[in-house]
Amino acid sequence: MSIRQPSSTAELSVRQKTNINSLWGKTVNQSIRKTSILLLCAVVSWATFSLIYFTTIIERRSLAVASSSNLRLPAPRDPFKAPQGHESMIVGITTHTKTVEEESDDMSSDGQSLNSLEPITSTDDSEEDPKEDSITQSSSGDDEQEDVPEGHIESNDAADEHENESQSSLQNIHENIEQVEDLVMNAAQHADENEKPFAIEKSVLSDSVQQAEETCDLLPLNGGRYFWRNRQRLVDLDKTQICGPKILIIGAKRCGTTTIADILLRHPRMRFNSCDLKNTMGGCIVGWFQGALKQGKIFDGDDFTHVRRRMSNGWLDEFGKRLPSTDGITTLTFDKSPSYMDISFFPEVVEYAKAHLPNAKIVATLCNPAERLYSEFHSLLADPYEGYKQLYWDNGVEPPTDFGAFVQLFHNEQICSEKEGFCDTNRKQYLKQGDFLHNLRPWYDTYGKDNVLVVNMDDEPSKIVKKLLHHVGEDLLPESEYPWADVAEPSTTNVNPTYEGRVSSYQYFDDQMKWLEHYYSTQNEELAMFLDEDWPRKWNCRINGDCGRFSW
Ligand SMILES: Nc1ncnc2c1ncn2[C@@H]1O[C@H](COP(=O)(O)OS(=O)(=O)O)[C@@H](OP(=O)(O)O)[C@H]1O
Repeated sequence: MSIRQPSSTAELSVRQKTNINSLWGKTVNQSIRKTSILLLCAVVSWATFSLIYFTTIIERRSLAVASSSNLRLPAPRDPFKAPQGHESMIVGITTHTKTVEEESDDMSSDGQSLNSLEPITSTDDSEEDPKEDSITQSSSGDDEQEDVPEGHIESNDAADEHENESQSSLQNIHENIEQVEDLVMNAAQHADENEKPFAIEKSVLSDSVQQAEETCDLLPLNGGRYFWRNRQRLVDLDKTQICGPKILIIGAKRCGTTTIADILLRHPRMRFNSCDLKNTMGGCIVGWFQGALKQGKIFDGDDFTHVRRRMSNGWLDEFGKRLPSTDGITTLTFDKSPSYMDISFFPEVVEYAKAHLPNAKIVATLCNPAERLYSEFHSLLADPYEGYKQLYWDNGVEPPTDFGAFVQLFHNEQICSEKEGFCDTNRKQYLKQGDFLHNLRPWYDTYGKDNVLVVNMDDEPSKIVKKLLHHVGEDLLPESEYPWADVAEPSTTNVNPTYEGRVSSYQYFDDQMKWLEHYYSTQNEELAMFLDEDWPRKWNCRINGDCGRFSW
Protein backbone atom coordinates (compact mmCIF):
# COMPACT_ATOMS: atom_id res chain seq x y z
CA MET A 1 0.00 0.00 0.00
CA SER A 2 1.42 3.29 -1.09
CA ILE A 3 1.51 6.17 1.19
CA ARG A 4 0.33 9.31 -0.41
CA GLN A 5 2.94 12.03 -0.19
CA PRO A 6 1.83 15.53 0.66
CA SER A 7 1.22 17.39 -2.51
CA SER A 8 2.34 20.74 -1.28
CA THR A 9 4.11 22.53 1.54
CA ALA A 10 0.76 23.93 2.62
CA GLU A 11 -0.75 20.44 2.84
CA LEU A 12 2.33 19.25 4.77
CA SER A 13 1.93 22.00 7.27
CA VAL A 14 -1.78 21.24 7.65
CA ARG A 15 -1.07 17.55 8.23
CA GLN A 16 1.68 18.32 10.70
CA LYS A 17 -0.74 20.53 12.55
CA THR A 18 -3.33 17.78 12.45
CA ASN A 19 -0.79 15.30 13.87
CA ILE A 20 0.14 17.73 16.59
CA ASN A 21 -3.56 18.30 17.29
CA SER A 22 -4.29 14.61 17.52
CA LEU A 23 -1.24 14.15 19.78
CA TRP A 24 -2.46 17.02 21.88
CA GLY A 25 -5.95 15.53 21.81
CA LYS A 26 -4.59 12.22 23.05
CA THR A 27 -2.70 13.90 25.87
CA VAL A 28 -5.79 15.89 26.83
CA ASN A 29 -7.93 12.78 26.65
CA GLN A 30 -5.51 10.96 28.91
CA SER A 31 -5.51 13.81 31.40
CA ILE A 32 -9.28 13.94 31.36
CA ARG A 33 -9.42 10.22 31.87
CA LYS A 34 -6.98 10.42 34.79
CA THR A 35 -8.84 13.34 36.30
CA SER A 36 -12.11 11.50 35.87
CA ILE A 37 -10.72 8.45 37.61
CA LEU A 38 -9.41 10.61 40.42
CA LEU A 39 -12.75 12.39 40.67
CA LEU A 40 -14.57 9.09 40.68
CA CYS A 41 -12.32 7.83 43.48
CA ALA A 42 -12.93 11.00 45.45
CA VAL A 43 -16.71 10.71 44.97
CA VAL A 44 -16.69 7.06 46.02
CA SER A 45 -14.59 7.85 49.11
CA TRP A 46 -16.82 10.77 49.95
CA ALA A 47 -19.95 8.69 49.52
CA THR A 48 -18.54 5.91 51.71
CA PHE A 49 -17.53 8.38 54.38
CA SER A 50 -20.91 10.10 54.26
CA LEU A 51 -22.70 6.79 54.50
CA ILE A 52 -20.78 5.83 57.62
CA TYR A 53 -21.11 9.29 59.10
CA PHE A 54 -24.84 9.65 58.52
CA THR A 55 -25.54 6.12 59.59
CA THR A 56 -23.81 6.91 62.86
CA ILE A 57 -25.81 10.10 63.29
CA ILE A 58 -29.06 8.36 62.43
CA GLU A 59 -28.22 5.58 64.83
CA ARG A 60 -27.56 7.99 67.68
CA ARG A 61 -30.69 9.99 66.99
CA SER A 62 -32.70 6.85 66.58
CA LEU A 63 -31.57 5.57 69.94
CA ALA A 64 -33.08 8.64 71.48
CA VAL A 65 -36.19 8.24 69.36
CA ALA A 66 -36.44 4.61 70.33
CA SER A 67 -36.91 5.48 73.92
CA SER A 68 -39.57 7.97 73.14
CA SER A 69 -42.24 7.68 70.56
CA ASN A 70 -43.30 11.32 70.87
CA LEU A 71 -40.48 13.71 71.45
CA ARG A 72 -41.22 17.11 72.85
CA LEU A 73 -39.31 20.20 73.68
CA PRO A 74 -35.98 19.58 71.98
CA ALA A 75 -33.78 20.94 74.66
CA PRO A 76 -30.07 21.28 74.05
CA ARG A 77 -28.58 22.45 77.30
CA ASP A 78 -25.35 23.29 78.91
CA PRO A 79 -24.81 20.29 81.17
CA PHE A 80 -22.61 22.13 83.53
CA LYS A 81 -24.86 24.97 84.58
CA ALA A 82 -28.02 23.61 83.19
CA PRO A 83 -31.21 25.22 84.33
CA GLN A 84 -33.58 23.21 86.34
CA GLY A 85 -36.74 22.61 84.46
CA HIS A 86 -39.66 20.44 83.86
CA GLU A 87 -40.43 17.95 81.28
CA SER A 88 -43.80 17.20 79.91
CA MET A 89 -44.59 13.61 79.40
CA ILE A 90 -47.56 12.93 77.29
CA VAL A 91 -49.18 9.82 78.59
CA GLY A 92 -51.72 8.77 76.02
CA ILE A 93 -53.72 11.95 75.99
CA THR A 94 -52.74 12.90 79.51
CA THR A 95 -49.96 15.26 80.38
CA HIS A 96 -47.52 14.64 83.17
CA THR A 97 -45.30 17.39 84.40
CA LYS A 98 -42.50 16.81 86.83
CA THR A 99 -39.24 18.49 87.62
CA VAL A 100 -36.43 16.44 86.17
CA GLU A 101 -33.38 16.82 88.30
CA GLU A 102 -30.86 15.78 85.71
CA GLU A 103 -31.65 19.02 83.95
CA SER A 104 -30.39 20.96 86.88
CA ASP A 105 -27.11 19.25 86.88
CA ASP A 106 -24.37 21.80 87.29
CA MET A 107 -21.53 19.93 88.83
CA SER A 108 -18.80 20.33 86.33
CA SER A 109 -17.55 23.43 84.70
CA ASP A 110 -16.25 22.64 81.29
CA GLY A 111 -18.50 23.46 78.45
CA GLN A 112 -19.54 20.56 76.30
CA SER A 113 -23.00 20.83 74.86
CA LEU A 114 -25.62 18.52 76.13
CA ASN A 115 -28.29 17.15 73.92
CA SER A 116 -30.37 16.29 76.82
CA LEU A 117 -32.62 13.32 76.97
CA GLU A 118 -35.99 14.16 75.63
CA PRO A 119 -39.02 13.58 77.73
CA ILE A 120 -40.55 10.24 77.23
CA THR A 121 -43.96 9.60 75.93
CA SER A 122 -45.11 6.34 77.17
CA THR A 123 -48.38 4.79 76.25
CA ASP A 124 -48.27 2.57 79.29
CA ASP A 125 -46.79 4.87 81.86
CA SER A 126 -50.10 5.60 83.37
CA GLU A 127 -50.52 1.93 84.14
CA GLU A 128 -47.01 1.43 85.35
CA ASP A 129 -46.95 4.46 87.54
CA PRO A 130 -50.36 4.69 89.09
CA LYS A 131 -48.72 6.26 92.11
CA GLU A 132 -47.85 9.38 90.19
CA ASP A 133 -51.02 11.24 90.73
CA SER A 134 -49.50 14.31 89.22
CA ILE A 135 -50.64 12.90 85.95
CA THR A 136 -53.36 15.27 85.05
CA GLN A 137 -55.75 15.46 82.20
CA SER A 138 -54.46 17.72 79.52
CA SER A 139 -56.90 20.39 78.60
CA SER A 140 -55.63 20.34 75.08
CA GLY A 141 -55.59 16.59 74.87
CA ASP A 142 -59.24 16.24 73.91
CA ASP A 143 -58.89 18.81 71.18
CA GLU A 144 -55.95 17.02 69.75
CA GLN A 145 -57.89 13.82 69.70
CA GLU A 146 -60.79 15.40 67.86
CA ASP A 147 -58.50 16.74 65.20
CA VAL A 148 -57.08 13.37 64.34
CA PRO A 149 -59.12 11.35 61.84
CA GLU A 150 -60.42 8.04 63.05
CA GLY A 151 -57.97 5.25 62.55
CA HIS A 152 -55.05 7.59 62.83
CA ILE A 153 -54.96 7.33 66.58
CA GLU A 154 -52.54 4.58 67.38
CA SER A 155 -53.79 2.25 70.07
CA ASN A 156 -51.43 1.52 72.93
CA ASP A 157 -50.79 -1.97 71.55
CA ALA A 158 -50.16 -0.71 68.06
CA ALA A 159 -47.84 1.93 69.42
CA ASP A 160 -45.96 -0.68 71.42
CA GLU A 161 -45.73 -2.93 68.38
CA HIS A 162 -44.53 -0.05 66.29
CA GLU A 163 -41.98 0.81 68.90
CA ASN A 164 -40.79 -2.78 69.15
CA GLU A 165 -40.31 -2.83 65.41
CA SER A 166 -38.38 0.38 65.40
CA GLN A 167 -36.33 -0.81 68.34
CA SER A 168 -35.39 -4.02 66.58
CA SER A 169 -34.44 -2.17 63.40
CA LEU A 170 -32.44 0.21 65.52
CA GLN A 171 -30.82 -2.77 67.11
CA ASN A 172 -29.82 -3.90 63.62
CA ILE A 173 -28.40 -0.50 62.79
CA HIS A 174 -26.57 -0.57 66.08
CA GLU A 175 -25.10 -3.97 65.32
CA ASN A 176 -24.03 -2.80 61.86
CA ILE A 177 -22.30 0.17 63.35
CA GLU A 178 -20.57 -2.10 65.81
CA GLN A 179 -19.37 -4.26 62.94
CA VAL A 180 -18.01 -1.24 61.09
CA GLU A 181 -16.34 -0.11 64.28
CA ASP A 182 -14.78 -3.53 64.72
CA LEU A 183 -13.51 -3.49 61.14
CA VAL A 184 -11.93 -0.12 61.74
CA MET A 185 -10.45 -1.37 64.98
CA ASN A 186 -9.02 -4.45 63.26
CA ALA A 187 -7.55 -2.36 60.49
CA ALA A 188 -6.12 -0.01 63.05
CA GLN A 189 -4.58 -2.88 64.94
CA HIS A 190 -2.72 -4.05 61.89
CA ALA A 191 -1.55 -0.60 60.90
CA ASP A 192 1.83 0.82 61.75
CA GLU A 193 2.11 1.04 65.51
CA ASN A 194 2.91 4.75 65.43
CA GLU A 195 0.11 5.71 63.13
CA LYS A 196 -2.55 3.64 64.79
CA PRO A 197 -5.57 5.87 65.23
CA PHE A 198 -7.11 3.82 68.01
CA ALA A 199 -5.74 1.49 70.58
CA ILE A 200 -7.65 -1.17 72.40
CA GLU A 201 -7.12 -1.56 76.07
CA LYS A 202 -8.66 -4.92 76.55
CA SER A 203 -9.97 -5.72 79.98
CA VAL A 204 -8.47 -2.69 81.63
CA LEU A 205 -11.78 -2.24 83.33
CA SER A 206 -11.94 -5.56 85.02
CA ASP A 207 -8.67 -5.37 86.95
CA SER A 208 -10.25 -4.87 90.29
CA VAL A 209 -13.71 -6.24 89.80
CA GLN A 210 -13.01 -9.80 90.82
CA GLN A 211 -11.91 -8.78 94.25
CA ALA A 212 -14.71 -6.22 94.43
CA GLU A 213 -17.29 -8.93 94.77
CA GLU A 214 -16.85 -9.06 98.49
CA THR A 215 -16.23 -5.40 99.06
CA CYS A 216 -19.03 -3.67 97.25
CA ASP A 217 -22.61 -4.04 96.11
CA LEU A 218 -22.46 -5.28 92.56
CA LEU A 219 -24.80 -4.07 89.87
CA PRO A 220 -25.64 -6.30 86.92
CA LEU A 221 -23.90 -5.61 83.65
CA ASN A 222 -25.41 -7.77 80.95
CA GLY A 223 -23.36 -7.80 77.78
CA GLY A 224 -20.29 -6.18 79.22
CA ARG A 225 -19.38 -2.68 78.32
CA TYR A 226 -17.23 -0.44 76.21
CA PHE A 227 -16.73 3.23 75.82
CA TRP A 228 -14.32 5.64 74.28
CA ARG A 229 -11.77 7.77 75.97
CA ASN A 230 -9.04 9.72 74.27
CA ARG A 231 -9.78 7.89 71.03
CA GLN A 232 -9.20 4.65 72.83
CA ARG A 233 -11.91 2.11 72.91
CA LEU A 234 -12.04 0.61 76.33
CA VAL A 235 -13.58 -2.81 76.07
CA ASP A 236 -14.71 -5.27 78.64
CA LEU A 237 -17.37 -7.41 77.15
CA ASP A 238 -16.93 -10.34 79.55
CA LYS A 239 -17.78 -8.40 82.62
CA THR A 240 -21.21 -9.21 83.98
CA GLN A 241 -21.21 -7.14 87.14
CA ILE A 242 -19.79 -3.90 88.31
CA CYS A 243 -19.18 -2.32 91.66
CA GLY A 244 -22.10 -0.01 92.40
CA PRO A 245 -21.94 3.40 94.07
CA LYS A 246 -20.87 3.27 97.69
CA ILE A 247 -22.42 6.62 98.51
CA LEU A 248 -25.85 7.95 97.61
CA ILE A 249 -26.31 11.69 97.90
CA ILE A 250 -30.08 11.77 98.05
CA GLY A 251 -30.83 15.51 98.33
CA ALA A 252 -32.36 17.76 99.39
CA LYS A 253 -32.57 19.38 96.03
CA ARG A 254 -31.15 22.93 95.95
CA CYS A 255 -29.47 22.44 99.32
CA GLY A 256 -25.90 22.07 98.13
CA THR A 257 -25.84 18.48 96.86
CA THR A 258 -23.48 19.57 94.11
CA THR A 259 -21.20 21.05 96.70
CA ILE A 260 -21.14 17.79 98.62
CA ALA A 261 -20.39 15.84 95.45
CA ASP A 262 -17.62 18.27 94.68
CA ILE A 263 -16.18 17.91 98.16
CA LEU A 264 -16.23 14.13 97.85
CA LEU A 265 -14.63 14.06 94.45
CA ARG A 266 -11.64 15.85 95.77
CA HIS A 267 -10.71 12.78 97.71
CA PRO A 268 -8.17 10.83 95.64
CA ARG A 269 -10.04 7.60 96.20
CA MET A 270 -13.26 8.82 94.68
CA ARG A 271 -14.06 7.97 91.08
CA PHE A 272 -16.90 9.42 89.16
CA ASN A 273 -17.21 8.98 85.46
CA SER A 274 -15.92 6.50 82.95
CA CYS A 275 -16.41 8.98 80.20
CA ASP A 276 -13.97 11.50 81.53
CA LEU A 277 -15.59 14.63 80.19
CA LYS A 278 -12.48 16.70 79.98
CA ASN A 279 -10.61 14.10 77.95
CA THR A 280 -13.33 12.68 75.83
CA MET A 281 -12.88 13.10 72.11
CA GLY A 282 -16.30 11.72 71.37
CA GLY A 283 -17.61 8.25 71.81
CA CYS A 284 -19.15 8.70 75.21
CA ILE A 285 -22.75 9.33 74.40
CA VAL A 286 -23.07 12.95 75.35
CA GLY A 287 -26.25 13.98 76.99
CA TRP A 288 -28.18 11.79 79.29
CA PHE A 289 -25.32 9.61 80.40
CA GLN A 290 -23.14 12.50 81.37
CA GLY A 291 -25.99 13.87 83.37
CA ALA A 292 -26.78 10.43 84.60
CA LEU A 293 -23.40 9.88 86.08
CA LYS A 294 -23.82 12.99 88.09
CA GLN A 295 -27.41 12.23 88.79
CA GLY A 296 -27.81 8.53 88.18
CA LYS A 297 -31.48 8.63 89.15
CA ILE A 298 -31.32 4.90 88.97
CA PHE A 299 -33.76 4.22 91.73
CA ASP A 300 -36.46 6.78 91.38
CA GLY A 301 -38.87 4.98 89.12
CA ASP A 302 -39.89 1.64 87.71
CA ASP A 303 -37.00 -0.20 86.08
CA PHE A 304 -35.79 2.22 87.35
CA THR A 305 -36.96 5.47 86.00
CA HIS A 306 -39.81 6.61 83.87
CA VAL A 307 -37.26 8.07 81.51
CA ARG A 308 -34.96 5.13 80.94
CA ARG A 309 -37.38 2.27 81.07
CA ARG A 310 -37.46 1.98 77.30
CA MET A 311 -33.81 1.26 76.85
CA SER A 312 -33.37 -2.09 75.20
CA ASN A 313 -31.14 -3.63 77.83
CA GLY A 314 -32.39 -1.72 80.83
CA TRP A 315 -31.21 1.42 82.45
CA LEU A 316 -29.25 -0.31 85.14
CA ASP A 317 -27.03 -1.90 82.52
CA GLU A 318 -26.61 1.36 80.70
CA PHE A 319 -25.75 3.03 83.95
CA GLY A 320 -23.32 0.25 84.83
CA LYS A 321 -21.62 0.54 81.46
CA ARG A 322 -20.55 4.02 82.30
CA LEU A 323 -19.76 3.65 85.94
CA PRO A 324 -16.11 3.98 86.71
CA SER A 325 -14.39 0.78 87.72
CA THR A 326 -13.96 0.72 91.44
CA ASP A 327 -13.15 -2.02 93.90
CA GLY A 328 -15.05 -0.62 96.84
CA ILE A 329 -11.88 -0.38 98.94
CA THR A 330 -9.18 1.66 97.29
CA THR A 331 -11.56 3.33 94.91
CA LEU A 332 -15.19 4.28 95.39
CA THR A 333 -17.91 5.92 93.41
CA PHE A 334 -21.19 7.65 94.22
CA ASP A 335 -24.50 8.71 92.79
CA LYS A 336 -25.94 12.13 93.44
CA SER A 337 -29.65 12.28 92.70
CA PRO A 338 -31.71 14.81 94.67
CA SER A 339 -34.85 13.07 93.46
CA TYR A 340 -34.10 10.25 95.93
CA MET A 341 -35.31 12.45 98.74
CA ASP A 342 -38.48 13.32 96.87
CA ILE A 343 -40.42 10.54 98.54
CA SER A 344 -43.82 12.02 97.77
CA PHE A 345 -43.10 11.71 94.10
CA PHE A 346 -40.98 8.58 94.12
CA PRO A 347 -42.28 6.50 97.02
CA GLU A 348 -40.41 3.35 96.00
CA VAL A 349 -36.99 4.85 95.61
CA VAL A 350 -35.68 3.60 98.96
CA GLU A 351 -36.88 0.08 98.35
CA TYR A 352 -35.17 -0.05 94.96
CA ALA A 353 -31.97 1.41 96.31
CA LYS A 354 -31.83 -1.05 99.19
CA ALA A 355 -32.45 -3.99 96.85
CA HIS A 356 -29.42 -3.10 94.77
CA LEU A 357 -27.11 -1.23 97.08
CA PRO A 358 -27.83 -2.63 100.53
CA ASN A 359 -24.56 -1.36 101.97
CA ALA A 360 -24.60 2.16 100.59
CA LYS A 361 -23.86 5.13 102.78
CA ILE A 362 -26.63 7.70 102.54
CA VAL A 363 -25.90 11.43 102.62
CA ALA A 364 -28.58 14.12 102.87
CA THR A 365 -27.80 17.82 102.76
CA LEU A 366 -30.35 20.04 104.42
CA CYS A 367 -30.96 23.76 104.43
CA ASN A 368 -33.81 26.10 105.28
CA PRO A 369 -36.75 24.55 103.38
CA ALA A 370 -38.25 27.94 102.53
CA GLU A 371 -34.92 29.04 101.09
CA ARG A 372 -34.69 25.77 99.23
CA LEU A 373 -37.99 26.49 97.54
CA TYR A 374 -36.89 29.96 96.65
CA SER A 375 -33.79 28.51 95.02
CA GLU A 376 -35.79 25.89 93.16
CA PHE A 377 -38.20 28.46 91.79
CA HIS A 378 -35.36 30.53 90.45
CA SER A 379 -33.77 27.55 88.83
CA LEU A 380 -37.12 26.90 87.13
CA LEU A 381 -37.18 30.46 85.86
CA ALA A 382 -33.72 29.96 84.41
CA ASP A 383 -34.98 27.22 82.12
CA PRO A 384 -35.11 28.82 78.66
CA TYR A 385 -37.86 26.40 77.62
CA GLU A 386 -40.00 27.42 80.58
CA GLY A 387 -41.04 23.82 81.04
CA TYR A 388 -42.36 24.54 84.51
CA LYS A 389 -45.28 26.43 82.99
CA GLN A 390 -46.81 23.27 81.59
CA LEU A 391 -48.32 22.19 84.89
CA TYR A 392 -50.12 25.51 85.17
CA TRP A 393 -51.24 25.60 81.56
CA ASP A 394 -52.58 22.08 81.85
CA ASN A 395 -54.76 23.23 84.68
CA GLY A 396 -55.83 26.54 83.23
CA VAL A 397 -53.82 28.51 85.76
CA GLU A 398 -51.68 31.52 84.94
CA PRO A 399 -48.04 30.41 85.42
CA PRO A 400 -46.30 32.38 88.18
CA THR A 401 -43.41 34.55 87.12
CA ASP A 402 -42.31 35.70 90.54
CA PHE A 403 -41.81 33.95 93.85
CA GLY A 404 -44.80 35.71 95.42
CA ALA A 405 -47.23 34.33 92.86
CA PHE A 406 -45.51 30.94 92.99
CA VAL A 407 -46.09 30.55 96.74
CA GLN A 408 -49.57 32.05 96.55
CA LEU A 409 -50.66 29.20 94.30
CA PHE A 410 -50.00 26.67 97.07
CA HIS A 411 -52.75 28.17 99.18
CA ASN A 412 -54.96 30.22 96.90
CA GLU A 413 -58.36 29.30 98.30
CA GLN A 414 -60.35 29.92 95.17
CA ILE A 415 -58.04 27.99 92.89
CA CYS A 416 -57.58 25.18 95.39
CA SER A 417 -61.31 24.74 95.85
CA GLU A 418 -61.99 24.84 92.13
CA LYS A 419 -58.95 22.80 91.08
CA GLU A 420 -58.21 20.47 93.92
CA GLY A 421 -56.09 18.14 91.79
CA PHE A 422 -53.90 21.00 90.71
CA CYS A 423 -53.17 22.18 94.23
CA ASP A 424 -52.30 18.65 95.38
CA THR A 425 -49.97 18.14 92.46
CA ASN A 426 -48.43 21.55 92.82
CA ARG A 427 -47.70 20.98 96.50
CA LYS A 428 -46.37 17.51 95.89
CA GLN A 429 -44.16 18.76 93.11
CA TYR A 430 -42.48 21.55 95.03
CA LEU A 431 -43.61 22.14 98.59
CA LYS A 432 -43.30 18.63 99.94
CA GLN A 433 -39.67 18.31 99.00
CA GLY A 434 -39.05 20.51 102.02
CA ASP A 435 -40.85 18.08 104.35
CA PHE A 436 -37.44 16.79 105.27
CA LEU A 437 -38.32 14.46 108.10
CA HIS A 438 -41.08 12.84 106.08
CA ASN A 439 -38.62 12.31 103.23
CA LEU A 440 -35.80 11.07 105.42
CA ARG A 441 -37.71 8.58 107.53
CA PRO A 442 -37.83 5.77 104.94
CA TRP A 443 -34.06 6.07 104.50
CA TYR A 444 -33.51 5.78 108.22
CA ASP A 445 -35.98 2.91 108.53
CA THR A 446 -34.44 1.00 105.65
CA TYR A 447 -30.73 1.67 105.99
CA GLY A 448 -30.50 2.24 109.74
CA LYS A 449 -29.49 5.37 111.60
CA ASP A 450 -25.76 4.72 111.33
CA ASN A 451 -25.84 4.65 107.57
CA VAL A 452 -27.60 7.96 107.06
CA LEU A 453 -25.70 11.21 107.44
CA VAL A 454 -27.62 14.47 107.58
CA VAL A 455 -25.47 17.48 106.79
CA ASN A 456 -26.36 20.96 107.92
CA MET A 457 -25.24 23.04 104.98
CA ASP A 458 -24.84 26.07 107.20
CA ASP A 459 -21.96 24.29 108.95
CA GLU A 460 -18.38 25.30 108.50
CA PRO A 461 -17.00 23.56 105.33
CA SER A 462 -14.13 21.63 106.91
CA LYS A 463 -16.53 20.32 109.55
CA ILE A 464 -18.79 19.11 106.75
CA VAL A 465 -15.88 17.35 105.03
CA LYS A 466 -14.80 15.62 108.24
CA LYS A 467 -18.31 14.35 108.91
CA LEU A 468 -18.58 13.14 105.37
CA LEU A 469 -15.31 11.21 105.40
CA HIS A 470 -16.02 9.79 108.82
CA HIS A 471 -19.45 8.65 107.68
CA VAL A 472 -18.05 6.68 104.75
CA GLY A 473 -15.26 5.27 106.89
CA GLU A 474 -11.68 6.18 107.75
CA ASP A 475 -10.48 2.99 106.06
CA LEU A 476 -12.22 3.92 102.81
CA LEU A 477 -11.71 7.68 102.74
CA PRO A 478 -8.76 8.45 105.02
CA GLU A 479 -8.66 12.05 106.24
CA SER A 480 -4.90 12.04 105.78
CA GLU A 481 -5.32 11.74 102.00
CA TYR A 482 -7.81 14.58 101.67
CA PRO A 483 -6.55 17.79 100.01
CA TRP A 484 -7.57 20.04 102.88
CA ALA A 485 -6.15 23.14 101.24
CA ASP A 486 -8.90 22.87 98.64
CA VAL A 487 -11.63 23.36 101.19
CA ALA A 488 -10.04 26.52 102.43
CA GLU A 489 -10.53 28.03 98.99
CA PRO A 490 -14.27 28.57 98.49
CA SER A 491 -14.11 29.19 94.78
CA THR A 492 -12.62 25.78 94.12
CA THR A 493 -15.05 23.76 96.16
CA ASN A 494 -18.18 25.75 95.68
CA VAL A 495 -18.46 25.87 99.45
CA ASN A 496 -19.14 29.35 100.56
CA PRO A 497 -18.40 29.68 104.27
CA THR A 498 -20.46 32.83 104.48
CA TYR A 499 -23.18 31.57 102.24
CA GLU A 500 -25.98 34.05 102.19
CA GLY A 501 -26.71 33.78 98.50
CA ARG A 502 -30.46 33.96 98.56
CA VAL A 503 -31.00 36.09 101.61
CA SER A 504 -30.95 39.50 100.04
CA SER A 505 -33.96 38.69 97.89
CA TYR A 506 -36.21 37.50 100.69
CA GLN A 507 -37.05 40.94 101.87
CA TYR A 508 -39.23 41.37 98.80
CA PHE A 509 -41.23 38.28 99.66
CA ASP A 510 -41.60 38.53 103.40
CA ASP A 511 -45.25 37.44 103.47
CA GLN A 512 -44.53 34.38 101.38
CA MET A 513 -41.50 33.45 103.46
CA LYS A 514 -43.66 33.72 106.59
CA TRP A 515 -46.32 31.52 105.06
CA LEU A 516 -43.68 28.94 104.13
CA GLU A 517 -42.12 29.11 107.55
CA HIS A 518 -45.44 28.35 109.14
CA TYR A 519 -46.00 25.52 106.72
CA TYR A 520 -42.63 23.95 107.54
CA SER A 521 -42.38 24.85 111.22
CA THR A 522 -43.86 21.64 112.62
CA GLN A 523 -41.67 19.50 110.38
CA ASN A 524 -38.62 21.54 111.36
CA GLU A 525 -39.39 21.11 115.04
CA GLU A 526 -39.89 17.37 114.64
CA LEU A 527 -36.71 17.09 112.65
CA ALA A 528 -34.80 18.90 115.40
CA MET A 529 -36.10 16.41 117.94
CA PHE A 530 -35.47 13.45 115.69
CA LEU A 531 -31.87 14.45 115.01
CA ASP A 532 -31.38 15.74 118.53
CA GLU A 533 -29.97 18.90 116.97
CA ASP A 534 -30.99 22.51 117.39
CA TRP A 535 -30.19 23.85 113.95
CA PRO A 536 -33.45 22.91 112.16
CA ARG A 537 -35.25 25.16 114.68
CA LYS A 538 -33.34 28.14 113.34
CA TRP A 539 -35.29 27.79 110.13
CA ASN A 540 -38.34 28.95 112.11
CA CYS A 541 -36.71 32.26 112.82
CA ARG A 542 -39.64 34.45 111.85
CA ILE A 543 -41.94 32.55 114.16
CA ASN A 544 -39.37 32.50 116.95
CA GLY A 545 -38.44 36.15 116.40
CA ASP A 546 -34.78 35.25 116.14
CA CYS A 547 -33.85 35.73 112.51
CA GLY A 548 -30.38 37.15 113.00
CA ARG A 549 -29.05 37.63 109.52
CA PHE A 550 -32.61 37.79 108.19
CA SER A 551 -33.54 40.80 110.30
CA TRP A 552 -33.97 43.52 107.73
N1 LIG B 1 -22.75 25.41 101.76
C1 LIG B 1 -23.94 25.70 101.21
N2 LIG B 1 -25.00 25.93 101.98
C2 LIG B 1 -26.20 26.19 101.45
N3 LIG B 1 -26.42 26.25 100.12
C3 LIG B 1 -25.38 26.04 99.33
C4 LIG B 1 -24.09 25.74 99.81
N4 LIG B 1 -23.28 25.55 98.76
C5 LIG B 1 -24.04 25.74 97.65
N5 LIG B 1 -25.28 26.06 98.01
C6 LIG B 1 -26.42 26.37 97.14
O1 LIG B 1 -27.12 25.18 96.80
C7 LIG B 1 -27.81 25.41 95.60
C8 LIG B 1 -27.54 24.29 94.66
O2 LIG B 1 -28.00 23.15 95.29
P1 LIG B 1 -27.82 21.74 94.63
O3 LIG B 1 -26.44 21.58 94.16
O4 LIG B 1 -28.32 20.73 95.59
O5 LIG B 1 -28.78 21.85 93.37
S1 LIG B 1 -29.40 20.63 92.58
O6 LIG B 1 -30.35 19.97 93.44
O7 LIG B 1 -28.34 19.75 92.14
O8 LIG B 1 -30.09 21.29 91.48
C9 LIG B 1 -27.35 26.74 95.07
O9 LIG B 1 -28.35 27.66 95.48
P2 LIG B 1 -28.67 29.02 94.75
O10 LIG B 1 -27.51 29.92 95.05
O11 LIG B 1 -29.93 29.51 95.36
O12 LIG B 1 -28.83 28.70 93.31
C10 LIG B 1 -26.04 26.94 95.82
O13 LIG B 1 -25.70 28.28 95.94
